[in-house]
Amino acid sequence: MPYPISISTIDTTSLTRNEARKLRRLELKKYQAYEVIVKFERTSLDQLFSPEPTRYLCITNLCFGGVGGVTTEEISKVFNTFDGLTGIKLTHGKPYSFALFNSAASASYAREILHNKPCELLNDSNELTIPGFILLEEFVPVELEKSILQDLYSNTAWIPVQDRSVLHFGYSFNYDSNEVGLPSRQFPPYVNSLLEKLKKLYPSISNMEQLTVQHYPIGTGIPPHVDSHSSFGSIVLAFSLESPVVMEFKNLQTGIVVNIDLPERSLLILKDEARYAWNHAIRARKSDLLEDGQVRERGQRVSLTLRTVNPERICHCRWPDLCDRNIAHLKKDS
Ligand SMILES: O=C(O)CCC(=O)C(=O)O
Ligand SMILES: [Fe+2]
Repeated sequence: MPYPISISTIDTTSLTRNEARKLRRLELKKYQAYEVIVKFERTSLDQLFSPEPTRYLCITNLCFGGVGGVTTEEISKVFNTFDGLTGIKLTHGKPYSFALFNSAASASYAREILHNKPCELLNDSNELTIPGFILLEEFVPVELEKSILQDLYSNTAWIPVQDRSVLHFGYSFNYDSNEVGLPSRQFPPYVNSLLEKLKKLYPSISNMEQLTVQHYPIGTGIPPHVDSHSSFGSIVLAFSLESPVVMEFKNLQTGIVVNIDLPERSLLILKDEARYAWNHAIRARKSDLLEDGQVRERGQRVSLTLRTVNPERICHCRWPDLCDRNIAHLKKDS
């Protein structure tokens, strides 16, 4: 497949090592973006891109809607600074978008300024962090993961919830009333050993009281929600097993969306703002778009979510405007 530039043929002799490294990285990203577009559109690059300037610019490597991706507002902020912009067209489920101009000349001007260069206005977006979000990778050893999955798959108490299945340990949970029930089955011993390992890293972490195990067949997810404030305590833990998945977080006050890849065998800790002021979701789809523009097929996934239970079923969080103690309908929906 002919690519406009071959990485190995770039002349870097007049550049410093750092400059050459940056240039090679840029070319690699461009190469990957071309590959992704060709894969999606199932035709060659010369069929896709006009050799003459047109009114349309294709925007790639922004990973819109993907991990580390930018938002519509951020794309608009960059292109609104150019005369002649008539719109931004986002594609659904494809890792590229388009900027539309009123003339080929204004599109060419924007291309000249932006093409092949890092964009100052977007630089921060990749470093966006969520206060209270902690991801511990490789937390569950490979062999332990295998035996946990074996144990869970042989359990006969799975119950269907929407298009996934769940198992409860410790306190039960009623999905209709969104309320915690009575203590039922004890935690499996491997969960206690994982929690002991966590306690060594975070000694102040409370003893978890409720465990929900969920099995997600390929293509399924969990709708956006905040784990019930009134029912559960200030820390939520989630282990990911068998497959990675991209989880979407949305700030309930600003609307900012951040996609984060949860690797297989990782432990996610949500506290403070990440726990209370952002919702989280796993979109029901068969693949995830990653930060490097690659599309990763999903596999079936098992998660273990652990929480403490609020003794008086009343939340005392620092987000009264977002809390179900003040907003009655959240009691049911969250
Ligand atoms: O599957 C996961 O990792 C998270 C599940 C979740 O958000 C929940 O049970 O509240
Ligand atoms: Fe949740």
